[in-house]
Amino acid sequence: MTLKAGIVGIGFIGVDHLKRLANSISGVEVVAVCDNVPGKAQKALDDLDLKLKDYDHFQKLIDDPEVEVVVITASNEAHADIAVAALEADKYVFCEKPLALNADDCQRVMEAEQKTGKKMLQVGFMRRYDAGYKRLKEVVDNGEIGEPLMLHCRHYNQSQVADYKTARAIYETLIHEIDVLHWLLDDDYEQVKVYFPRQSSLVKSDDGRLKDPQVIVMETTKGINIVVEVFVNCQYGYDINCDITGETGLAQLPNPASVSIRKDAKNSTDILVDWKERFEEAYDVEFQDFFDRLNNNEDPTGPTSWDGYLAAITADACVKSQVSGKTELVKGAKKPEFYNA
Ligand SMILES: NC(=O)C1=CN([C@@H]2O[C@H](COP(=O)(O)OP(=O)(O)OC[C@H]3O[C@@H](n4cnc5c(N)ncnc54)[C@H](O)[C@@H]3O)[C@@H](O)[C@H]2O)C=CC1
Ligand SMILES: O=C1[C@H](O)[C@H](O)[C@@H](O)[C@H](O)[C@H]1O
Repeated sequence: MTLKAGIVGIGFIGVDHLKRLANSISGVEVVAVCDNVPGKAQKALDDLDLKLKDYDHFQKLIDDPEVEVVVITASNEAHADIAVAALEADKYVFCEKPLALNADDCQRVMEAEQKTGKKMLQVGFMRRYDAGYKRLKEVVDNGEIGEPLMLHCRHYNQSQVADYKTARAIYETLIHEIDVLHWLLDDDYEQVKVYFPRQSSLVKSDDGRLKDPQVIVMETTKGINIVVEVFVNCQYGYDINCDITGETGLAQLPNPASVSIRKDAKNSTDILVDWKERFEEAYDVEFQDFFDRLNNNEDPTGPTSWDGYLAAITADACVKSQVSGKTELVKGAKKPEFYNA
């Protein structure tokens, strides 16, 4: 079988996923795109020599009877409305992270999905499909380093867009660690605290108010302490680290393979510069799994709307701590039975 998909939001990752779904993923055919900036989607289609329907509003794409699956790669603030509209039209949804920018909007999506009576939505937390994170989860699940006690992570970007804001470092960037570590440790977050160390003088932002770097300390229900450094203008590359200290050992996320060159009295390896390359395989695996299951009439088994909600309530607590400077509790609703199945 082949499912027909429409993609809403043809920006950085929208173009990347358009190429992916059009050329690499089996069981899906992209039939429509949409971007609310006039001409933007058509330019991408022209660049990729694709002849697809191009809608100027997401509702028109959703209303297209040919579209069976809606892929949301629009800006963060648009996700919830597009997801709710797609679910109300009984269309499957793949929504890039974050599901929404706050818990209330995640609740709206969950309510719309539950009304359909079946799991219709997967959130694009692709690190769960990354080979390195999957191996880390195996190490923890198999007790290879004893019980995990504390984690030290880094989420470094070489640079960010000029309109990037301090809160986005939580909702858009740290959100990856929030989701993947909740999954990896099979644990929930109790409380968080955000620290602002000495700020880089090299940070460029349009309002001059971006605080960078940040250090976020998260404590889990099992008592595990997680320290995540988020530095979105680190200058040297895109560097993702995850060290897990257990009772009997230390497990570390592997760096992407890179040939080391010994030359001129130096030994050097490459560091990637952005997320597209670093998680290319994980994006492919998450999408293939998603479409394989739908084509086999199975529920998607990736991150659910509930996972999106859990990430949002944790992010909300982090943003609150950015302002209060205090430790903030992670508070949320009871998990609907619908998401236990
Ligand atoms: N999973 C991952 O590793 C990554 C996920 N993302 C997520 O993907 C989303 C897009 O990120 P980028 O591509 O970097 O942003 P972007 O700003 O380059 O692209 C977003 C596009 O959506 C369009 N758009 C915004 N509102 C719309 C609406 N209501 N209807 C139709 N089009 C609309 C914009 O015109 C823009 O072209 C974000 O939610 C981001 O968090 C982004 C990068 C990596
Ligand atoms: O989702 C992403 C990317 O995966 C990067 O890790 C982040 O740094 C970026 O801000 C975000 O959009």
